[in-house]
Amino acid sequence: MRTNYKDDFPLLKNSTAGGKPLVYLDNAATTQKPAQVIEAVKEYYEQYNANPHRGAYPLSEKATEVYEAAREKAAEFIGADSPEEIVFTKGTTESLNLVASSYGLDNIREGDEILISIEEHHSNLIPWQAVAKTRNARLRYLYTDENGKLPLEEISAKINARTKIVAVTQVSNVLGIVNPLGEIVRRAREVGAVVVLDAAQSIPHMPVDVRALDVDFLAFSGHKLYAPTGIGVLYGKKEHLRKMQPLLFGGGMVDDVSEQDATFAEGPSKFEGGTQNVEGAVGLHAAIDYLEGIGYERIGQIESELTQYALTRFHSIPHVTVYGKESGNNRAGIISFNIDGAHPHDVSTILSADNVAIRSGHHCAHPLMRHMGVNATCRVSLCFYNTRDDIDILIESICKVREVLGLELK
Ligand SMILES: Cc1ncc(COP(=O)(O)O)c(CN[C@@H](CS)C(=O)O)c1O
Repeated sequence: MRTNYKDDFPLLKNSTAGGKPLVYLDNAATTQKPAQVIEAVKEYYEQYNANPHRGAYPLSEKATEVYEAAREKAAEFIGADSPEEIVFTKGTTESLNLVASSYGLDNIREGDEILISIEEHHSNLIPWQAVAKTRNARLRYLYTDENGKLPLEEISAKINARTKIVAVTQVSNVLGIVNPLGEIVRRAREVGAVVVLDAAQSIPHMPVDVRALDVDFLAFSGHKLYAPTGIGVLYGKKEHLRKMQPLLFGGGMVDDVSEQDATFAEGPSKFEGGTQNVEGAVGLHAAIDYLEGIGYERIGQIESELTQYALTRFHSIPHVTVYGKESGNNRAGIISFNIDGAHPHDVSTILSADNVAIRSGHHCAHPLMRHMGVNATCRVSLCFYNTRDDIDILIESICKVREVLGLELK
């Protein structure tokens, strides 16, 4: 059985610095792209680039065909009832802003409650702050416990008759822990609340089935899923999308336009004003094909084993704090840590001298940092193309940090 996928990724094959191979461990920020995706985009521009839905000539019809084929593929990938439930956006941020600005503003009234978690990325937090302020509604939080988990009692306590929207991440981009979505949805359904799921950090690592999850909306980004930047998906149940107002007005999203009014197209194109990112959609289609070729079972096996190996290695290093106590099989390969006496930015700079790429900072999760009692963390985020050698090089480099900073080692 294949254990090393780096050869599928040109950048990983060719990138060295000072004779050292790249150890890329910032996959939660963005993933590298397999040759299959790069070739698909290249072929699009070489053979059938045109503006989709606008030309009555073969090239435009082909561009339309591949754009809509990508929509069908995305629908199938997440188990949507139909491609009509798939809106292409720039990414998770745009998807979540669309839900908040359209569905949120239309359905939240004074005194209603919007419930999010303290783990939310700013793109699933600030839009809800804006809706709550505009509608004089209450924004409430589910707080993680000392282990970085959302306690079930916190979920049942915070979801009540006034809760109209529950918007949560399936996996935190800081802690990597998989949230108890089943319990959240069950409780939300009891009070008739709508569930918005941020799947940016879950869908690269685990199968997502919107019908099985029974969420009303789901958002993810192509670039975290081995596809190009600039393409993302908002899944929405048809009954919601049908009633929602578009955010961007322009070409391709209208039915009729008079001097003083406009009526809008049916289906997802209502939300896709302007010329769309066809190359991104083509790249997303190719990325999904690539992932399905490997299969989530194999991806999960590799990543769970590697995460557990990394956690074991981390726990052997003195002066290192790892945040989140879940083991490898209930967390995506995201590990946030700090080294006593070392600022995360210094740590990532020192690691980069060994050509090890990790992220340091607040990870667009200021409230979570405060809740954790830290200003910032270092973050390792691995995926199936990483290897044990990558982890060994990472740990060896981390073990040098305190010495480089002149801190005592014992
Ligand atoms: C849980 C979660 N939700 C939304 C987003 C936004 O995705 P965009 O593709 O940037 O729109 C992200 C992106 N997190 C990156 C960039 S801050 C990280 O390094 O963690 C995320 O992790």
